[in-house]
Amino acid sequence: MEKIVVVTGANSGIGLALCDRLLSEDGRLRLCLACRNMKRAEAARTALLACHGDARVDLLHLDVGSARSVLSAAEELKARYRRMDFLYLNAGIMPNPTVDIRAFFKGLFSRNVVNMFATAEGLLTQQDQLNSDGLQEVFATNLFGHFLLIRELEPLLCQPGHTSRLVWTSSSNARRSAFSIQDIQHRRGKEPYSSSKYASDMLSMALNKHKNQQGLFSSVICPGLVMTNLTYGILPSFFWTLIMPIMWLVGCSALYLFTSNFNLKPRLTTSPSRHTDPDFHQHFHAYAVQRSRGTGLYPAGVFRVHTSLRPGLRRGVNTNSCSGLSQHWLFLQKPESLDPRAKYQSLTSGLGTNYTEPRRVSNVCPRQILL
Ligand SMILES: NC(=O)C1=CN([C@@H]2O[C@H](COP(=O)(O)OP(=O)(O)OC[C@H]3O[C@@H](n4cnc5c(N)ncnc54)[C@H](OP(=O)(O)O)[C@@H]3O)[C@@H](O)[C@H]2O)C=CC1
Ligand SMILES: CC(C)CCC[C@@H](C)[C@H]1CC[C@H]2C3=C(CC[C@]12C)[C@@]1(C)CCC(=O)C[C@@H]1CC3
Repeated sequence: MEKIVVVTGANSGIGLALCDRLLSEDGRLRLCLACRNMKRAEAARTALLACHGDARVDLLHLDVGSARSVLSAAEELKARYRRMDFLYLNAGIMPNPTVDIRAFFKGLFSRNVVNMFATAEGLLTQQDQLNSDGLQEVFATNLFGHFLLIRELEPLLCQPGHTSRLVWTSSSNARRSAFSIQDIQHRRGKEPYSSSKYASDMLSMALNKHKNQQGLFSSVICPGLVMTNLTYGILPSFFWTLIMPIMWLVGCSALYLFTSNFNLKPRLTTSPSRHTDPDFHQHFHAYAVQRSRGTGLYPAGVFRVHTSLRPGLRRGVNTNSCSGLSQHWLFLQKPESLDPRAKYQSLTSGLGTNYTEPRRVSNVCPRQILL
């Protein structure tokens, strides 16, 4: 039976890489790219079809940051499909990020250095704003929109005798201390991204508690640090190139030998693109770097860069880092074998092997959320 898979935020970065990986895995897949920008979605579809000629790739307009758009997208999905096997809740934003340079240098010489690089704790703040629904944009996009979508899609996701899966793209930046039940949308704080990712971890657990018996299973993944439009929004690409040696040093530090929660998989583009369409370039170069060579997904003139810095002593060319996506790993697992309270992390071993490992979600979850 063909699997029906929907990916939100599929037109770039991790979402697009996931789509490519899933199509390589299962040729009979019916994949739906749910994106807010149809021009970019169309370009992503064209790129995917150039690699997977006979794939079935549908497009759907979905702005997860708008309740209205979510409701109409859910109606459209219910009209198109009779069930849904996988729903990847991947779309996410980190608006106006600021790096605290002083905290960075202070952290660099502290015992917390590995944790700082792995989780960005104390380093990053964002400036949020209200969206047209009157909600904080970060929570609306990273959490509420996806939750509304799940609720609206229950007829497709909770079918008797069939299991369906939800997979949230969370983050190592998710932190309980950034979340407050008194300020659910993080209106008053400066770390809405961290807070929203923690809330999605909690929501996933709550969904497992309430929906497993109806055949719906939810998992949370953490992709590590991946060079995408989101990370290029934090620092420009040349800056990333500059700080790579620091990251490499941290990765090689002795601490890494004793802590296994450090995972940096930066991929960066160093060469300029000769492609003429800036939109195309912006949304494809981050993905193109992850492809091995000369496939149809390379826009002409975009040079692949393949610097893969791994903690654990190896610096080398990583031709298809996406094979380490934990979203893809989860696709291959039976839901009953998964831990409903775990966060599945993409990790790279000292020898350069990509693997996925479950970790307990940060701290114990607040009872209020799970009830
Ligand atoms: N890169 C990293 O190191 C990490 C990323 N993540 C998470 O991974 C996910 C993917 O991000 P990443 O690939 O890095 O970054 P990208 O910016 O490349 O991808 C984000 C995707 O989400 C889409 N999106 C944003 N807002 C909306 C919206 N309102 N409605 C629909 N789609 C939307 C974007 O579409 P558009 O092109 O229109 O903006 C884009 O396709 C995010 O949830 C992010 O938080 C987690 C940990 C680390
Ligand atoms: C010289 C300095 C300005 C260098 C600062 C380095 C930081 C920019 C990065 C160190 C750890 C990174 C990190 C992320 C962003 C960039 C760092 C803060 C994420 C928050 C990106 C998105 C995620 O979901 C998790 C990442 C954790 C690590």
